[in-house]
Amino acid sequence: MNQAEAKVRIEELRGQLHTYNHNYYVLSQPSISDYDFDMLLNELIDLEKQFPEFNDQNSPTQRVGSDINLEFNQVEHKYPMLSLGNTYSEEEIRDFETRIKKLIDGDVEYVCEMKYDGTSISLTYEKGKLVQAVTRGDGVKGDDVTANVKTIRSVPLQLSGKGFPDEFEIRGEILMPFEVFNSLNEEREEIGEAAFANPRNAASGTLKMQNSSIVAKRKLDCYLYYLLGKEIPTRNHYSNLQSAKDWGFKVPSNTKLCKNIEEVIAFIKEWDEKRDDLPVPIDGIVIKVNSLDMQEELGFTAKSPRWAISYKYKAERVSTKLEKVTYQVGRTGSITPVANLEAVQLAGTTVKRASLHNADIIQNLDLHENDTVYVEKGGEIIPKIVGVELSERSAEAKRIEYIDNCPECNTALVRKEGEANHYCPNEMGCPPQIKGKIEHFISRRALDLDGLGEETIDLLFQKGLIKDVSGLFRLTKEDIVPLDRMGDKSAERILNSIENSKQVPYERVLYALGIRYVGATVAKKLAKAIPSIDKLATSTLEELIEVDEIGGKIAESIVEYFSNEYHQNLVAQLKEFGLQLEKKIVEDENSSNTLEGLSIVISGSFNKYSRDELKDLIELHGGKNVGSISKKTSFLLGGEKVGPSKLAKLEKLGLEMKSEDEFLKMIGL
Ligand SMILES: NC(=O)c1ccc[n+]([C@@H]2O[C@H](COP(=O)([O-])OP(=O)(O)OC[C@H]3O[C@@H](n4cnc5c(N)ncnc54)[C@H](O)[C@@H]3O)[C@@H](O)[C@H]2O)c1
Ligand SMILES: [Zn+2]
Repeated sequence: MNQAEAKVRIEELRGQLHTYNHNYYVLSQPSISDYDFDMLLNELIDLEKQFPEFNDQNSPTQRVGSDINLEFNQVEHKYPMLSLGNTYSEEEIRDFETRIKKLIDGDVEYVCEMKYDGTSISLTYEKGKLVQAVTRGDGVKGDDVTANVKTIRSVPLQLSGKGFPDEFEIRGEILMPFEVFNSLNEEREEIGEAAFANPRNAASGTLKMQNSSIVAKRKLDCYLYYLLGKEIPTRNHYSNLQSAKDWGFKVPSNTKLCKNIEEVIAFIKEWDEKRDDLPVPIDGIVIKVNSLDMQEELGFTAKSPRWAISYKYKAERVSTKLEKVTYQVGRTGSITPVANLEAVQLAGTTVKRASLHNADIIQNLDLHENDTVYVEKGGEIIPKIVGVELSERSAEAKRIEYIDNCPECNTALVRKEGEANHYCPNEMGCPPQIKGKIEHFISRRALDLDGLGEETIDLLFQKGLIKDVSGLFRLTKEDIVPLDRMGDKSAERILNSIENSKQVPYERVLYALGIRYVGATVAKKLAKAIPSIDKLATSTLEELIEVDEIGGKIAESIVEYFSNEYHQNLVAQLKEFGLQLEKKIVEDENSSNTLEGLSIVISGSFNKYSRDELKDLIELHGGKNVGSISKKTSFLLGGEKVGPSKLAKLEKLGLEMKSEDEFLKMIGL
């Protein structure tokens, strides 16, 4: 490659890598695989080495990928937060040791740790209290996400034990355990939201949410792995970690102190076997020099410390043949493409199918008929296709074209702008949608009907006995008894439980309706804020957005649902059958109507009550808690660290802020 060609390629790579970084760190939506990203980055590193005349401080080789999000306040790091050098082989680990030995005399101890695959965080403690939590950001400054981090149970707000310095920082990784990830994605798919690609993206996406109470529900975890400060207990990384454990931090117990590089290599091998059993994702091992004095001597490059390196495990991957792509229709009409594969063994299970999620994924993979594909499986339930072996593609192979029509009812599919998934809009006539809605309606968290399973629903539907959920309430014993494997007893049980379902509280009925984006949690919020279906059906978009935790997307979906005549009819029928379509207000002795007519926004962190408790207090006294400041807001209930954008908006609208104490006085507490 000559100089001119190199210049073109370097610029091209830098541009691509910038975009990939943005998608990965800021949007939490990676657009290529990590492996392909690392290969492009390595190509750029090599070219910059060969052609140093094109060096640029802003090159992705010189800077950590930034996750800064301007919705948060940016805080400068006291000590920079850098990335880690990557290695993929034993040889590179030995090179790491050789580089160290050039600068350091004598024996070097190493600490081996899991390389947790989440998003990094720096926590500052003063006098034993958590005062700030900041993301890595661009390495120099990061986002202040203290309010969100405070919702993570494994992060101590107040330290225990003895001997912690007055002021110090501790760094670690925020993670989403596999179990939480799998059930979160199940729930998202159920209500028609796009699934997260992997636990890492789910963790980073969650940490950057504006609403801490949603963060709290996501059950993130936090493992700590580095202590910094002027007065930390010792000059050894390993023993500092042990102290941190005594103060109440979640410090992984599988961290190992190694006397030499042979022990390091043995540790790496040992964990290659055991890593599948961990509850959280890891993608390798981090090796750190134990002595802090040596760490200081070794120092940093622009992007990573010289005293640490990561060894990345190759994800377990196998190749197999793509047989065909089929398309599933969910109960909300959302289409999920599925790759049907020639059966292959992977991580102890037989894999025959892999989710392709949506049209973009198929396009990015540039999938062709009969392709040989690479499949990987982490702790996620569904294996994924990570690449295609181009050398095995025949010249005639046709590209996989996404379908234009519903595979079940042939209606033309639609895809809304900005959404990943295609939809079949034929809600009332598309069989899997109809059956899916009925199944959802009777599911455990909805009406919880006993004795009715998928197969019975299928039979009832095929025989034309039910066309939608209202049909359930018209069923008679004579309808059910003749069905396969049904008798008098089971028919009675079904009818009984249908009768009982008329007592199921409003919030669960609302969830049962299966309005897109209205999951169980949202339904609860809605029922609390707007306590009857008649009111909900006539609420405007603006009124809905005022409700805490209800964003534009959910509000739009609700308005759309009730503007449909078919749904209006359905709701009217359910009312006639006697279902609970209003919330029964529970009287409370301590309640009052002091705050009646007031819309109150809560922001910042508080001393006496948690945010959730304050919300309950507002409601208990007749007020309304709303999510964002508008003309209609009565006042802002502000704690410590109210965001500057909130304050500016408050001032612009000429609104008042009340402190926690002032608020409590208002309601006589
Ligand atoms: N697919 C994409 O589009 C895309 C885009 C950008 C980056 N990436 C991937 O991300 C990598 C770069 O990300 P990165 O800069 O965060 O580096 P990294 O993830 O390779 O390593 C650094 C990070 O490791 C984490 N870590 C986990 N356990 C640790 C421990 N015990 N001690 C210290 N740190 C620990 C820290 O958060 C630290 O910031 C790339 O190599 C690539 O694989 C992918
Ligand atoms: Zn259809």
